[in-house]
Amino acid sequence: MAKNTKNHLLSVAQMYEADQRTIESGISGIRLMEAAGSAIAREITTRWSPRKTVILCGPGNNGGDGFVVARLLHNKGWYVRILLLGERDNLKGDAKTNADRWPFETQPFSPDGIKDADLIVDAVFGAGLVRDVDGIVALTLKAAQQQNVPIIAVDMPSGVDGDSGQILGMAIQADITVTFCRAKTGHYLLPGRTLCGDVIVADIGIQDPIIEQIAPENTKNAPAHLFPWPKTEGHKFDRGHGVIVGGQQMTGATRLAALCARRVGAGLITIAARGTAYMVYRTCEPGNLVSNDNLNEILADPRKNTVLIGPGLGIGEGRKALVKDLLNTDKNLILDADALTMLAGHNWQNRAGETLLTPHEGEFKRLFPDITGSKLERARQAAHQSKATVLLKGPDTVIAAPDGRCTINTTGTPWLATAGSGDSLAGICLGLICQGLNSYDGACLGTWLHGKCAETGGVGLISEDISTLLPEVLKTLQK
Ligand SMILES: NC(=O)C1=CN([C@@H]2O[C@H](COP(=O)(O)OP(=O)(O)OC[C@H]3O[C@@H](n4cnc5c(N)ncnc54)[C@H](OP(=O)(O)O)[C@@H]3O)[C@@H](O)[C@H]2O)[C@@H](O)CC1
Ligand SMILES: [K+]
Repeated sequence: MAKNTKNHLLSVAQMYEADQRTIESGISGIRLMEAAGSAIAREITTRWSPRKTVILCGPGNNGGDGFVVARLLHNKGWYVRILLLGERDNLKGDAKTNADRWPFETQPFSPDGIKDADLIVDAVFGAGLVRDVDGIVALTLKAAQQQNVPIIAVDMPSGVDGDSGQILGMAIQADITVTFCRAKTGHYLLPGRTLCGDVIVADIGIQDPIIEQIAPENTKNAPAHLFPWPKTEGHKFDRGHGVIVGGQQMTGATRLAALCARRVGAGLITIAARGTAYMVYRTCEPGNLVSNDNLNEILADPRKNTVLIGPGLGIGEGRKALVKDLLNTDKNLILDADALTMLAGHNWQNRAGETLLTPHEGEFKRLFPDITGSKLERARQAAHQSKATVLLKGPDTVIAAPDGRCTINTTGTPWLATAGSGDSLAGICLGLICQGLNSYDGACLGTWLHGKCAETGGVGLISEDISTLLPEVLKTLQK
């Protein structure tokens, strides 16, 4: 049966491979370019009425797409001018063919060339961006930006690296970006995600089996089908028993995590509490189980399959030893916040249970100081090194599995940058993993749900809202 590959994200190299395999299968490059240009022209004409349009064409096939757009808009009666980077005579292949089909003059890149534009098409660089944007290109792109008119980027906003989403030199801010076949990782990693505006993925005739053969390791997540719906014949012990090592001072973190774990369906949540915090937990949410037994005794029950440690935990030698002891158990583990900080320099080994690490950037740097690269690559390397699933938090959260798979999460709002938000996310993951999801699926679904709660809550969201919003979000997943 054909796999659904729609949520796969391609690297730039994989996109070239898909193009190449398609051309070898008998669909010519010129046909692909015509389909690409047609898709862009269609997106423009469905949004805007005819207006003075300037198309910035680069020296490669991205520019070739620009020539197709120019011809198609001109045929519909639009006033179109082309600014071309480099000499027209130097164009090659499909770009040259389409330049030859444009019967009018082109003008060189210059800021003045933008002046009367009411709409701008950025067809300067796409997949072939290889070095910093500077000189006359940077000046012309800046002028385009200052013109304050809609900007439509072809494939990528020029200056954005298609793999990492990073800016090379400078980049243009687009209103919409039309890309082809599948989105690339750079469309969803910051700052690329912001610079793209709305991302539209157009079908240009590359068949799904080609994407299946390439087997991309990256996805944007749409994991709703993974949700572990309670079974009619089930009872609470079928729905997992999670344990949270309760913080002694910052008890709120544990309580938020417990609420979220229960909201996503965990059958039971036990808070392991010590000292005066024990009474705090006892007198709060009545649905939590609270125990001040020794943690080993609590975990002796094999039904308690998943442990979250870190939220509100604090730092200290005793606590560090506790975290290390837990790593030696066969329980599924979610390590967050202070638990991660105390594992700096840890010698990671394979474990019997699932392991999920949920660092933000600061914790990540402490844990993996030698790992560099794009956010995606850093998360992937960390997962490989730690043999754990790594959920690298941020507005473009990346989840990486030790086997090389990665997901870029696309849900959420800036309101999630608030105290307790990470504790809630850890709790959601705990609730899902204790119900039997593996750590990668639990982390992908958990992050997605967490973001959806923020989108549903809208402005003014605080972390206490997240657990209350979960039922509304879960309802949207029901068939
Ligand atoms: N393949 C297909 O079938 C299809 C491909 N399609 C389209 O093709 C696009 C990829 O085309 P591409 O490979 O020609 O790369 P592209 O983005 O045009 O740039 C290469 C040129 O830019 C130059 N250059 C780079 N960086 C620079 C800088 N900073 N400053 C200055 N110059 C710089 C670079 O120069 P060079 O390094 O060679 O000196 C080279 O001349 C893809 O994004 C999509 O839009 C669609 O039509 C669908 C079918
Ligand atoms: K572009």
